[in-house]
Amino acid sequence: MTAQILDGRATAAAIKSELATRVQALKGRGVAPGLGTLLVGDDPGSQKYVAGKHRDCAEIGIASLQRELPATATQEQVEAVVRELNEDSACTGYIVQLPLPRHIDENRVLELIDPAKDADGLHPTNLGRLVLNEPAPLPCTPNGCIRLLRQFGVELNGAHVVVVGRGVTIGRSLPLLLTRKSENATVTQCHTGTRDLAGQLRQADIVVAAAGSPHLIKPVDVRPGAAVLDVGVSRDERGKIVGDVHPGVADVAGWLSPNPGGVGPMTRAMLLFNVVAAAEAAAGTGAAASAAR
Ligand SMILES: Nc1nc2c(c(=O)[nH]1)N[C@@H](CN(C=O)c1ccc(C(=O)N[C@@H](CCC(=O)O)C(=O)O)cc1)CN2
Repeated sequence: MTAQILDGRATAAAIKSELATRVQALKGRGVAPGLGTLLVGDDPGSQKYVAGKHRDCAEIGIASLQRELPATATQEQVEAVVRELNEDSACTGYIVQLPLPRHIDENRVLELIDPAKDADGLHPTNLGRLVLNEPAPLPCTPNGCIRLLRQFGVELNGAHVVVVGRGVTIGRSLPLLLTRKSENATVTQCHTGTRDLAGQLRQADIVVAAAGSPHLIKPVDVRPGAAVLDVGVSRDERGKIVGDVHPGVADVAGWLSPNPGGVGPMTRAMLLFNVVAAAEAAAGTGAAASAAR
């Protein structure tokens, strides 16, 4: 069997084209959406992701505000930029690129973001709204995973999804999205404390690998015909991406997201989606709030 490729680049391009139309409509009403980013430090991966986010904005007509601080920045300096973005009316939504340097208290920074400008859906208020089934911006990578599966007709209703990983940007919130009535999946969350990971994986209709552990998921772990999303990113000595999924899984799985080219571009598209939806909601376009769910 050769898995069908879940093409995140093509899917993201279609979403961006639809968002470009919505941005033009907003501008016609005098509303100019603007995405802010705060990057602390010089991690090459993070630099690349942030640059990609600004390229996307330019492509669909969203203004960009780029803020950068050195890796030696203090907690106070980081918080000062967050407060500045909260106040800046040209910035309608923003993100703090993660991870932050180890000496920075990441949670304190996330909690300082104005929930109305939280383009990542990672502020505790917005994560709480997600738990309560209230409208909220959805975390970008989990939402991107679901949009990608839906685009290729992978059935979520009643599916058993095994999520590997418990990080803040994916693992912790993806089960919340998957178990909503609209998705209706059953989720098992695995992590480094899971006793029999292979046994869990073999039960899955859908595997989401977000552990950041190179080639953790082997062909023998995957039930033939299952869908596999490779979300984890590690880098080899030359800086090339190595995913969580062994290449041999393509011969067993029914669907497979490539890495790069799968969930990464979807993460960026979902960020743009959140920025446009927030601008629409602020402009009083009711459809945006429900579309964000
Ligand atoms: N504040 C946030 N920080 C981080 C998030 C997040 O959602 N919010 N997620 C990840 C990184 N990330 C987004 O910021 C991200 C990851 C990957 C891509 C992407 O387009 N990847 C390309 C490959 C790019 C390359 O060659 O390196 C792909 O997969 O094709 C975009 C964004 C952690 N931090």
